[in-house]
Amino acid sequence: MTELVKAQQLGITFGNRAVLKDLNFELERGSMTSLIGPNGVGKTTLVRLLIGTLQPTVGQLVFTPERQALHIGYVPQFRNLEAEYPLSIRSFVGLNQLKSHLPWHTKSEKQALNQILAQTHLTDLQKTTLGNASGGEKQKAYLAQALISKPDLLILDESTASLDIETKEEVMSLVAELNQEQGITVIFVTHDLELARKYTDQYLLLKRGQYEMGPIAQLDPNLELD
Ligand SMILES: Nc1ncnc2c1ncn2[C@@H]1O[C@H](COP(=O)(O)OP(=O)(O)OP(=O)(O)O)[C@@H](O)[C@H]1O
Repeated sequence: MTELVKAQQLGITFGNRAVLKDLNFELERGSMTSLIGPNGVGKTTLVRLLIGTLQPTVGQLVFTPERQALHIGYVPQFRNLEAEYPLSIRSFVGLNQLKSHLPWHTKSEKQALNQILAQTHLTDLQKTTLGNASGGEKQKAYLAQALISKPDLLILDESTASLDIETKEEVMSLVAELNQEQGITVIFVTHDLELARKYTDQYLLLKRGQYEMGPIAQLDPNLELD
């Protein structure tokens, strides 16, 4: 396997507070990593560094190929959108597909959209408005939207938090399927160690001023995050 990203002496300081310090790790293409750690330790900060919306104070992230050539998909935490949200699941999933100069989808865009709706098991629900969809359906729609850009790296940022157990499992099974079938590299930011153990193959545990990485089977069974 080849590496997708390597952190070298990565650190970031806000004011005089070092949030991440001397972080060194590699993520292989096709790996599924749980990013875990107590509240406020810097998980979101690391995600923002990976996406490129924050710059490190020291060290660097080296992407292969370079970040500009990579597609990064992002699935946010579940938010219960208001019932009035007017877009259908299909339109929502296809939102970022539209070229700015063309207000309609091209034939190949439609085909890609159909394929992703099928992959995420949303074909039969595509006409439902997002506001009327269940929590799991909404999260699958966010996942499908992130998949439209054919991401090399998919970041699930607490995406299963506040879903019921059955729905968490459904979303994670789908992600595992995409990882297996398409080799998408996955980072799963979570406080749910049970899901992390079940669906990911390694962990990156941030502790204050330190970190630990390893195969998920070696994660301390007595670990408590908060
Ligand atoms: N832009 C910023 N400016 C100043 N401080 C920041 C900024 N972004 C994050 N922080 C601080 O950095 C620390 C880490 O925040 P971060 O959101 O990355 O933690 P987290 O591990 O994702 O927490 P949680 O599990 O609660 O989401 C926090 O103390 C936060 O207040």
